[in-house]
Amino acid sequence: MPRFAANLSFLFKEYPLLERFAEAKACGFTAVEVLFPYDEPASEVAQRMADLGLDMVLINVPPPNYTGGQRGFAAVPELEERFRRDFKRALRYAQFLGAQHMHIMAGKAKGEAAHETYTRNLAWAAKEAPELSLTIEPINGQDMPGYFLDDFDLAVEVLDAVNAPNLGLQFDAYHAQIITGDALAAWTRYAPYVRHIQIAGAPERHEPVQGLIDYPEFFRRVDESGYTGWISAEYMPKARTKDGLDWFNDFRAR
Ligand SMILES: O=C(O)C(=O)[C@H](O)CO
Ligand SMILES: [Mg+2]
Repeated sequence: MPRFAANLSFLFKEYPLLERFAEAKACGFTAVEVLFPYDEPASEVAQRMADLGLDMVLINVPPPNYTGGQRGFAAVPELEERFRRDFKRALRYAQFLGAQHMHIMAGKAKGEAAHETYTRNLAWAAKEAPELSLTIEPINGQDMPGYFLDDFDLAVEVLDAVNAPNLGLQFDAYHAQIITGDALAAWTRYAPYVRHIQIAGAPERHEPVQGLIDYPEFFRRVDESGYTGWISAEYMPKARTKDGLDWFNDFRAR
């Protein structure tokens, strides 16, 4: 049976971030992820989560966020100092919030130098945070033009090259569908590398009940694979978040 978490950077956006924790809990979620929690004092976020008994599944590197700015620096040549500084700050947040995973964003870059920089930075990060699970996530080039990690084979090549026990794949089924044309086949192929899953309908990125991905079958295959991690709902609700949670309530009722 899948375990679902709420991505509070996408869901419950009808409320300010700090109020989204209680809304998620009231709807039945016991775990959340926040891509960029850095605008709020970590102590405030930690307190809310403790009060509500919520687990933090994941945060992203880098802080503070990418509103109008960069999508990370891990693959950007000559910004290694910046990457390391951001990583250390994000790590302090992750430790304070008890985050299970930290997603390292690659940034906009291409070519051999970017590839080498990315591999080197990831190897450094994996050593810097041996207790934490680190992820990389292929993101489709339509949503993020120029983003370095826009392909699953590339991700796997990099993971094999770094070969660190605490670094793995973040499988976003929505991106997998857009990148490969078949999210289920991509799951079958890349599952051994996966340590975190995100979901949304494709191609519109709304609730995971419509569109091109057969989610009941996807969840069946994920269960069958023995995956026991979280599956985070990272979609743009069509209307109020609460009104689009039938997919989640159906699962809870089983
Ligand atoms: O965009 C996504 O799918 C993500 O999960 C990232 O964290 C970046 O926004
Ligand atoms: Mg994602």
